[in-house]
Amino acid sequence: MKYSIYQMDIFPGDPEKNRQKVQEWMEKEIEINNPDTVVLPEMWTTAYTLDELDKYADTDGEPTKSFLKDLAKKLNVNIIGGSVANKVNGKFYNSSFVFNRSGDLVYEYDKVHLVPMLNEHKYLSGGQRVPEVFELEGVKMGLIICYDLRFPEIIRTLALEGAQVLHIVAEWPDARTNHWINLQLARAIENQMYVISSNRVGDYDKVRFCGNSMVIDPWGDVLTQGSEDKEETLAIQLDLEKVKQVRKDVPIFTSRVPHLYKKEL
Ligand SMILES: O=C(O)CCC(=O)C(=O)O
Repeated sequence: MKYSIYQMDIFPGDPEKNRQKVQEWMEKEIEINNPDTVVLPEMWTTAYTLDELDKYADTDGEPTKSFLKDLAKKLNVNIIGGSVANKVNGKFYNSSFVFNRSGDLVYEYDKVHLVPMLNEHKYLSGGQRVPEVFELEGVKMGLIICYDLRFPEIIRTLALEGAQVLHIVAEWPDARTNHWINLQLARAIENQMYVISSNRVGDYDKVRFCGNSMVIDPWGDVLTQGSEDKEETLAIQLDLEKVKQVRKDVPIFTSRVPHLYKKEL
């Protein structure tokens, strides 16, 4: 499966301009690298304009859902749609949508873990369902949003349910770049899965975001990595046989002794 990952800068509070930018990037990317799947970052329509979400957020996933669905069909590409601010029944969520190349919505997820350091609790509601496995092109995969990366239990659950690829969509600040990089490596190694991330670059409201979007293989080798401050595209082809091989060489999933593990940690 061929991927193109967009490490983008985001116009704050200008969803129309960001949609135009994403559409132009995708059209160009199809011509240049012809990916099967593209990946966008977190909150890519608005950036972290949390105190103005009433003006800029989607309502019930629109217009983002229609926008991504049309692009997926028109360009014949699977879209891991980053995430967007989304108003549902009067509450704001940080929501992610995945479309396959036929334009079907195959997965949606609301970020479960809200970030105290960004005051997210003041503005957003946390999703009430942990991430679940979905499929694209017959491959089982998962998706988490930014701070979720710090909660290994939800990612382990995805791996136990058969996920071979984990996508992380993010706006991770550069104050904690070492956590961003090392936690991704840890998740890839401990779950023996591909980790694919799209993190924004640029800054907003005195916070600088750290880029370093990554593709890490199930052995923990970094296949490609973005810079810390430039917009760019990571284009890569995955070899899914590698997941099987690593799980055979170091068979952690058969070495587990779950009956000894506490259920509630
Ligand atoms: O966990 C962190 O350090 C950053 C998390 C974050 O920025 C986010 O979830 O948007």
